[in-house]
Order: sequence, then structure tokens, then C-alpha cells
Amino acid sequence: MRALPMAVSRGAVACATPAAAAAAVPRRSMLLSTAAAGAALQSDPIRLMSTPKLKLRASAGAAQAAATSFSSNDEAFTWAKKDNRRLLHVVYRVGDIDRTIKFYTECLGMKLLRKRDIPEEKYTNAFLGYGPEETNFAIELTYNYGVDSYDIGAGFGHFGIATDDVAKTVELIRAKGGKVTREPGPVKGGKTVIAFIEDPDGYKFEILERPGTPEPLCQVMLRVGDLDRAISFYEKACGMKLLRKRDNPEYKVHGGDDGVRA
Ligand SMILES: C[C@@H](O)C(=O)SC[C@H](NC(=O)CC[C@H](N)C(=O)O)C(=O)NCC(=O)O
Ligand SMILES: [Zn+2]
Repeated sequence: MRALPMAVSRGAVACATPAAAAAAVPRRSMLLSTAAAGAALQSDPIRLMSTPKLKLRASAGAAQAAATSFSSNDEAFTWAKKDNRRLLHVVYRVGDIDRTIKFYTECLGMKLLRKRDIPEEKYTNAFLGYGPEETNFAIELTYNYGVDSYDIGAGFGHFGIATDDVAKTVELIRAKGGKVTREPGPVKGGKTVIAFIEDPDGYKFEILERPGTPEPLCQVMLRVGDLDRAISFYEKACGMKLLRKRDNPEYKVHGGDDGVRA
């Protein structure tokens, strides 16, 4: 069975274009989001951050301190209610689609939403998530016949899954044979309890402790070579808004397990 080179391992994130991985740089990141059509907006800013939206998070090079796009939560809610655009899914390639479906449903609590085989094109698709595609972000897996592995590359960081109890989720994953690459604990430079695990193909998932999240599939972290250029692209081309940006000059050495080190 053959493996394809890195360039074909990643498919697409609805509005994101994975860029070359940043060289070892201090950690700087941003969160952007599109409004989810019909999302039940909450008065709580935290819940706004966790309504069915995809927040694209990128760590990268030159970054300036910057305010978010909104001067108030009311302004953010108004925008979210008016804007009908929504990130629908992220697609990427796996070496054994039933192995991945089993891992995502048994270890990460996702539901298999639909699966389709296209023999004339020699590939199979499966959609998984935490709710129907009409309201929730989805993962679209692609299996190409005869290709059992891919080189993921350093530009892809991780998916973020929010849970009420990181430790309990990690123990379930470990018990089912999943690979834990970073034990639960506060994120370096912050307070949120996180952990990192890997799925059967080596794609990384960050498990974040964020109680009461209606959309657990809460972020895709991509590494970019110019943070402000990426912010400008996702705002102008994809209609996203900058939700927050943080600079961690003290954390040059990556504490996670994505293989990108200072
Ligand atoms: C906010 C939360 O969603 C995060 O993902 S922060 C996790 C943090 N990220 C980085 O350090 C990014 C920079 C790094 N050089 C990279 O390219 O990945 C992280 O991984 N922290 C490690 C930890 O143990 O806290
Ligand atoms: Zn993250």
C-alpha cells in the first residue's frame, strides 16, 4: 500500500488555506470566527465563543498587539445574527476510514452523520460531528483506495475539542488505546486545562476544558508565516472577524507535541 507525499495529506478547511509552517517563533495566536447561521447566541461572551462556529487559530511570526473586531459583545451578537455565512466542514485524508470512524465515535464522542463510497472515483467519504450538518461544524474524512498513510506536515497544528472534563476524556481515550501526547494540565501561559492526543493517522487533537459548549469541535489550529496577512485574508476573503489575539513571547519553545520547536 502506498503513502502519498505531504502535499496531498490535507484537504481543506472551509475558509482556511494552510500556509507553510512558521519557523520556530514565539507563540502568537489569533482566533477568528464566522457567524453560525441560526446559532442560538448566548448572552455570555464565553458561550458566544463556543456557539457553532469554527474558530481558526494560527500560531505564527510577526504579530502586533491588536484589539478584536468588536467593541462590545452586543456588537458581536448583532453581527453573528445578521451574517449567514458559516464554516461547514474540514476535510482531510485518512489511511483507514473505519478505523478513524471507530476512534472518533468511541473516544471523542462524535456521531457518524453520513458515509458515501464513490467507486468510480476510487474514494470513500465519511462525515462526523457533534450535531447535524445544518447547525454544527463537521469533519469530512476522505479515504483514497489503496492509500494507507499520509505525511501530515508541520503546517497543520491541531483540532480543538471542548469537554467538561479533560482528565476523564483523556482516560477514556487511553483506555481505548488512543495515544496521549500531552497530559492534562493548564496550558503554558494560561489557565485553561488542556491535553493533546493523536488519532490513528497522527492528526493532533487538543482537548480543552470548556464546560457547557454547544459545539465541542471548537477550533482548527493552523500555523501561518505572517499572522497579520492571515488575519487580513480570513477577514476580507472569508468574512471572518478577529475574536482575540494573544502574544506569548515568553513561550518560544513549543510545549505541545506538534513538533515545531524554537
Ligand atoms: C488556546 C489553545 O487552544 C491552544 O491551542 S494554546 C496551546 C499551545 N500552543 C502553542 O504553544 C503554539 C505555538 C507552538 N510553537 C506551535 O507551533 O504549536 C501549546 O501547544 N501549549 C503547550 C502546553 O503544554 O501548554
Ligand atoms: Zn488550540
